[in-house]
Amino acid sequence: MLRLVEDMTGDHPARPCLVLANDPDAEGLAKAATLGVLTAAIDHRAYKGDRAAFEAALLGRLEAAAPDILCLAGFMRVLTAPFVNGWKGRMLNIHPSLLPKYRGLHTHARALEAGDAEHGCTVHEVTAELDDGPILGQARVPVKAGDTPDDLAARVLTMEHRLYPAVLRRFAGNDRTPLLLG
Ligand SMILES: Nc1nc2c(c(=O)[nH]1)N[C@@H](CN(C=O)c1ccc(C(=O)N[C@@H](CCC(=O)O)C(=O)O)cc1)CN2
Ligand SMILES: NCC(=O)N[C@@H]1O[C@H](COP(=O)([O-])[O-])[C@@H](O)[C@H]1O
Repeated sequence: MLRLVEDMTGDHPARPCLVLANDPDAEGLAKAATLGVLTAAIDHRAYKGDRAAFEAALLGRLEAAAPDILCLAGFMRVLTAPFVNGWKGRMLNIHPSLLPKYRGLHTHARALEAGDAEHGCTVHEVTAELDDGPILGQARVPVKAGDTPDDLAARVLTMEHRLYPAVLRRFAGNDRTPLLLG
């Protein structure tokens, strides 16, 4: 997330208007504030599994900021179809695998368990179907002998921090040509 904020300067067609977290303790909130970006947090745990109520609170805060594009980064809640459909074509996510492989969670461990020679990350449009939207960019990294899930996550994260800003810069400029790195 911070790499997106840091990249939105100069001739970038977008500017950050709000960093909104579902965890009040998210480290990115304080760092985004030091970069001058408005921040807020709505703790999903306060809604005790009522996804519609949690998302209604998200929407209320988002309406005040009126963003053109939502960028999910480490947002670990599955969003309902009504919420997603309200942002159709305007919401992105970065997922730590080469989709369509390994939708969902624990992607690095799953790639290692499968014995994959390469792994990576994907930026995609968010749809109601989990990790299934149109792909806007991918970056590949090698899997190395002896890698642990944390080793692989760190190698992927380095590419995520390159891929997501580059894809957002294109997307905000109305260019949806898929970007391939690595
Ligand atoms: N409708 C959609 N919602 C979300 C999407 C999407 O494509 N469509 N992307 C995810 C991001 N994500 C993977 O990139 C992801 C996040 C969370 C989960 C998940 O299983 N969450 C559990 C809780 C897990 C936890 O709290 O640790 C849940 O919501 O019950 C899967 C994939 C964001 N949302
Ligand atoms: N399923 C969603 C998921 O696992 N998202 C992951 O959260 C991190 C956010 O990085 P950041 O805090 O540097 O933006 C990234 O590694 C991204 O793949």
